[in-house]
Amino acid sequence: MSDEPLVSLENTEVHFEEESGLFDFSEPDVVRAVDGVSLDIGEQDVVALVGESGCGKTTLGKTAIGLQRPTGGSVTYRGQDIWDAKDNNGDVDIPYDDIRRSLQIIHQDPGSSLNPNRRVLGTLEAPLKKWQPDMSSGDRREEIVRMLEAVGMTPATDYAGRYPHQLSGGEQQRVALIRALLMDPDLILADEAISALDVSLRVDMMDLMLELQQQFNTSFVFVSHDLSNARYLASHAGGRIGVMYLGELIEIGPPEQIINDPQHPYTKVLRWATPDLRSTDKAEEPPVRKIDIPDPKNPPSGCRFHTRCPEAREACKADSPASYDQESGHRVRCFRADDDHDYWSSQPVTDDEPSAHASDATSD
Ligand SMILES: Nc1ncnc2c1ncn2[C@@H]1O[C@H](COP(=O)(O)OP(=O)(O)OP(=O)(O)O)[C@@H](O)[C@H]1O
Repeated sequence: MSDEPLVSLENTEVHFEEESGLFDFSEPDVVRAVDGVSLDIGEQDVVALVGESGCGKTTLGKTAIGLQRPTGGSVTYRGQDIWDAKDNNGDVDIPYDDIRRSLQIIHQDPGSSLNPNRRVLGTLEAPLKKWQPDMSSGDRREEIVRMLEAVGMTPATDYAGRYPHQLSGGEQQRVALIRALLMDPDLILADEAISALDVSLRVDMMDLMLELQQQFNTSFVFVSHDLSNARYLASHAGGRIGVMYLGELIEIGPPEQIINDPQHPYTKVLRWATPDLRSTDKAEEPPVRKIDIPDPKNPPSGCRFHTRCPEAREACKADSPASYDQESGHRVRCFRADDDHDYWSSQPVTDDEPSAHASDATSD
């Protein structure tokens, strides 16, 4: 078996230019949704991405599955640059259609991703007709019934005849999951796939996804607001938790290390903010100097967390930390991981002066 990752992001960035008004001739604002992210996703791998709203989790996930074109860096599938395949650029070893089929998504709100006028059978037949055109209609139906049974939707023939409005939210999400699995994908992006469900159904849905991940040997990227859900998914699958802050992947590693021994001060904030995980951290106030999240159009210079970080020193304002390797695939972007860094001899940041921002630092 090759050691080549299934999907590899190398220094990937996605910057969105915000539309300016018709008579607005000023430079458009740029949202740095993803900035300088490197990440390898392996076979049967599970990565749960967490972070505050707007930090770039969905954009990073969509970039990893080739739904979002990066504005910098690269994204490869089994060594093939996805966007070169799409543009037919150079020698293409894996056609774009094959890549698209292999990288699937399940959306947050299955209700809006299922056609309300199509019965479950029709919805599930479509991907099989497209990707396995030689399959007979009898075999197709058999496969669909088998999948409905696998996700606990029995009697399957009854469910196959229903419209989306005749299904609960959890059942709709299961249909969306089957639709993705019928493509025989290598990787599924589950974008907040459980947050629309009742709290009581979330663990069941997570268990089902974990079971199917094993059964179908599929890799998953889960996007979640909730660190305890991320922990559940990543620890049951032997995967990793990736923590994002203002477009950057600031820490990634095995769930128990991220939860019990977080190295990045921002990961400690997320843990503090997660009631289920608060037992290890009884502080009443969050471990930040400021609550406000900076504007992603004008992120702070240096380490993006320095404006809120209780550990920030002058060195953090100037340079963006590299990604430091810890044990067991644990990586962190914080100077505190480097015993020899100038950070240790620089002065703690005080809040008396306005903080520098990246755009200030880059403009003359
Ligand atoms: N198509 C787009 N055009 C312009 N800006 C965008 C676009 N998509 C996302 N953004 C911006 O990029 C940033 C990251 O968005 P993204 O949806 O990836 O974050 P997120 O962490 O998934 O957020 P949430 O948890 O709220 O879904 C946000 O500031 C968002 O407004």
